[in-house]
Formats: sequence, C-alpha cells, structure tokens
Amino acid sequence: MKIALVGYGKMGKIIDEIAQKRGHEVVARLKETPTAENLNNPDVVIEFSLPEVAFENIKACLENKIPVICGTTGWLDQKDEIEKLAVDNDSAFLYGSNFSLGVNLFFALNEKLADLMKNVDEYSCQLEEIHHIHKKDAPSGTAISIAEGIIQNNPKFDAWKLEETEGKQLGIFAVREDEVPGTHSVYYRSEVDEIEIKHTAFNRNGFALGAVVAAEWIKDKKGNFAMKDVLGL
Ligand SMILES: NC(=O)C1=CN([C@@H]2O[C@H](COP(=O)(O)OP(=O)(O)OC[C@H]3O[C@@H](n4cnc5c(N)ncnc54)[C@H](OP(=O)(O)O)[C@@H]3O)[C@@H](O)[C@H]2O)C=CC1
Ligand SMILES: O=C(O)C1=N[C@H](C(=O)O)C[C@H](O)C1
Repeated sequence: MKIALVGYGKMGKIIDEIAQKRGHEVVARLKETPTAENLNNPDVVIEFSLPEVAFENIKACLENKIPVICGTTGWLDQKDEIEKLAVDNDSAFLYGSNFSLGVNLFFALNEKLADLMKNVDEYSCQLEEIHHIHKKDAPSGTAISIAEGIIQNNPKFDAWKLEETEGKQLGIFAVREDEVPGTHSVYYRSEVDEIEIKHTAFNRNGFALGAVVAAEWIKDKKGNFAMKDVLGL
C-alpha cells in the first residue's frame, strides 16, 4: 500500500519505520499543507501534525478523495465539519486520540468502571494525564476520550474541565514532565480507600503501529470510523 505521511515529527518518523517494516511504500513525508502534487498519489494519508494545521491538512486530503487516518489532537471542535467532508467527497476518515491497543482496551475498562460507579456515592472521580514538556495541547486527546467515556456512562457527570471543578464537572489534571510518552490515570477516591486504573506508554511504538494498522483497515472503506471499529472492541 502507498502511504503519505502528513506531519513528520516524533510520530511521523516512527510511523515511517513501522510502515516500511510491514511492507508499505511511503510516498510522501510532508511538513507542509498537502496538495494533489506533493501527496504523490497515496492510497491512504496518515496525519500526525499540529493542532492548528490539522483541519486544513485533513480537508485537503479528503477533497482529493484520499482516506485519512488522523492522530493529531487539540483540533476537535472542527471534527463534525471534517466528518461531513468525508461523506460529501465519498472518502473515509478515522480519528483516534490514541492508536495503541493498550489504551483502547483501557477505554473499554474505563467505561465499564464508570457504569459500575454510577450508583455508588462514596467515591469522587478525577483524571490525570502526564506527558512530555513539548506537548502543545492540554488536556491530552486521550484524557478527553476517557472523560467522555465516563460522562456517557455515569450521569453524575455532564462535562469535563481542566483542574478545579464545580457541580457535575469531571476534573482533568494535566502534568508536563521531561520526555514522558503518555500516562493516563483514573482515580476513584472515598474516605477509606482509592481505586486507580492507569495506562503507561513506555515509548511511541504502540501509537505508531496502531496508526499503520488503521491505515491498512481503512484502505477501501467509505465513511467515518473510530479505532474501536478497527479493533472490534
Ligand atoms: N493519536 C495518537 O495515538 C497520538 C497522537 N499524538 C498527537 O500527534 C500530533 C503530533 O505529535 P508529534 O509527532 O509528537 O509532534 P511533533 O511536534 O514532533 O511533529 C509535528 C510535525 O508536524 C510538522 N508540521 C508543521 N506544520 C505542518 C503543516 N502545515 N502540515 C504538516 N505538518 C506540519 C512539524 O514540522 P516542523 O518540525 O518543521 O515544525 C513536525 O514535523 C500531536 O497532536 C500529538 O498530540 C502523538 C502521539 C500519539
Ligand atoms: O502528544 C503526545 O505525545 C500524545 N498525544 C496523544 C494525546 O494527546 O492523547 C496520545 C498520546 O498520549 C501521546
């Protein structure tokens, strides 16, 4: 399969290695807005760039009818518009806040625990995410997905908020530390104990492999998808 990489930083470079090891041809490595010319006729685009350019990048690919796998976080207020563009252009789009198998299993576990907690009043809930100091957005896309999983399964919460909260808001604490690849925890605290579920990425390889697997999966599909469709979760 021919893959174009849009965004060629920490993630783009690892995706390049893994895609080639899996037998794919990387036909473009872009650090600029994609066009019909510089994309070089790929089967699929994998987009890991910056929050402020992701929308224009994805739009340009979909308008050229090229399916897009997007891992860029921090631009989701425009996701509905992109999903409409995918349908209008008879193309395909998949956004994942986190492409690793472990985090997608963690999402399912988090939703189950949130459902168990909906009738238990003794416990308060908080999220924490820890990432490297270069990260541009906060909270992380993964933390937002975890928060949405709790809000959808536990009516005690109706929104998430960074740090201090009031009413039915769920608090997310974002920590920036050294070169941490990504650690996410959900805490349920009572007066007598604490339940914690935690995912720790040791490196970026799991994110990159998941993005390539998603690209292989989406190749001949049309419409809008999520990583749970790829993994059957
Ligand atoms: N979903 C997931 O599983 C994961 C998501 N992420 C997310 O992916 C994104 C990228 O992460 P990461 O690789 O670590 O970030 P980097 O900052 O290392 O890389 C970003 C890249 O985008 C390039 N760039 C700048 N402008 C454009 C443009 N207009 N079009 C295309 N590319 C451009 C940058 O080039 P230059 O260096 O020249 O500025 C750089 O190569 C982030 O939003 C991050 O949160 C990260 C890990 C996993
Ligand atoms: O910026 C990163 O590095 C990461 N970003 C994603 C996010 O915002 O959740 C995924 C992963 O945690 C690493």
